[in-house]
Amino acid sequence: MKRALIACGGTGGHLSPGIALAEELVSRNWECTLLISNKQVDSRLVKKYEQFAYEAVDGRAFSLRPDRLLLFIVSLIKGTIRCSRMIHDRRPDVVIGFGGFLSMPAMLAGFFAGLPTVVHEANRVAGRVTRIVSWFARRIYLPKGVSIRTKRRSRIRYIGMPVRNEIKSISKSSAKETLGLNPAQKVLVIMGGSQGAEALNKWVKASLPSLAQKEVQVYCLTGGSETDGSMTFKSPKGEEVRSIFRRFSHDMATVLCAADLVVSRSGAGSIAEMMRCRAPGIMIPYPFSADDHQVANAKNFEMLGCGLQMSQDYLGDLLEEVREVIYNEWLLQKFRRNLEMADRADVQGFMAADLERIVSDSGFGKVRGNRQALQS
Ligand SMILES: CC(=O)N[C@H]1[C@@H](OP(=O)(O)OP(=O)(O)OC[C@H]2O[C@@H](n3ccc(=O)[nH]c3=O)[C@H](O)[C@@H]2O)O[C@H](CO)[C@@H](O)[C@@H]1O
Repeated sequence: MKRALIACGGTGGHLSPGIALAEELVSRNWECTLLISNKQVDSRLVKKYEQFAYEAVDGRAFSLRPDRLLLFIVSLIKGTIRCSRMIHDRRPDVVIGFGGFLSMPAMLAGFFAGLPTVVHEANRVAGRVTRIVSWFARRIYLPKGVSIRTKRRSRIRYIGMPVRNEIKSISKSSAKETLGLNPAQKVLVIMGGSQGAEALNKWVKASLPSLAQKEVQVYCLTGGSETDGSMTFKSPKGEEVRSIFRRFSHDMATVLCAADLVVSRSGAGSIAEMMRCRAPGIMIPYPFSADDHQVANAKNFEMLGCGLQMSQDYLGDLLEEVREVIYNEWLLQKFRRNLEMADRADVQGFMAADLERIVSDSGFGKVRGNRQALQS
């Protein structure tokens, strides 16, 4: 039996593809340990996936502020020591990093132990971890069209984002009913990635009466610690129009399939799942994402014809945009067709087959293998 250590915690955008890959590897008789953080977002998401082994590690994001840089270095050293012990105890055949602050110590520990290490980049701009570990990683998975400065181009494979098995397209009307919404009315889903988006939550709360006027129901994933709740408005025709607020959903397929339109942050995980569920969207990039990667993600989504993008600076125009798009059946149909074409099926199947090859190729002597990999 082969074993994998998958470093994927810190945000839903890293954890979800890690879970998707673990699902595939386990179906191929691998044993997987997922390295996660102690953050609430990780514990929420893994609740449903008790079949995997988890190890929680503390970590800190990189920062150039001297006090934070020092804390980062200390936590990197501690994390690498912890991961080295884990590797000694669990004896994985490969270490996989999905970016974020937990990948670095795991990949370093894997490298020092002479194991093959691979890194997956989800975003349209390669993150810091991907750029750094690319000098020793045996494989670098990048989205098509994304480049990285490395002399070892032969190690790059262009693939999309692994999506969890449970994220599947289901009928819109039954999805609406499951959420407690009226299947005869439009549904606007608002979400801000795994931790919510305050700006989008505020926008939708202020827009509820205007949306209800047009008989648009709202399902908002608020993230954070707000309480769940719902509200009912009356439309000019006297119809009841519901708005539901939830902190977190454990059934994203139903939420996305119920949506006639989504207003969302442009995290790579949300985008991949919207493609899988054929949910068109207006993407509002998080304005402070590293290297503006959410802007690049949103631009690509729009370029593929899957929806639109809008800067958070123009939230004042969003209501008008939503009202126009959500009743434009021709446009929505076009978006849905493009979402279907953009959906990269079975990314985890490709990755798992590639990992099996990497592991069997490196079986001749792990430390020697890493030395050769560095020299090539
Ligand atoms: C603020 C920030 O920098 N966010 C980054 C983070 O995404 P972040 O975690 O914010 O968001 P993503 O959109 O990538 O993924 C969200 C994931 O959480 C799940 N989910 C979300 C809400 C919910 O109620 N239930 C639930 O299960 C979704 O199904 C999805 O799998 O990592 C992504 C992948 O590197 C990046 O593209 C994002 O830019």
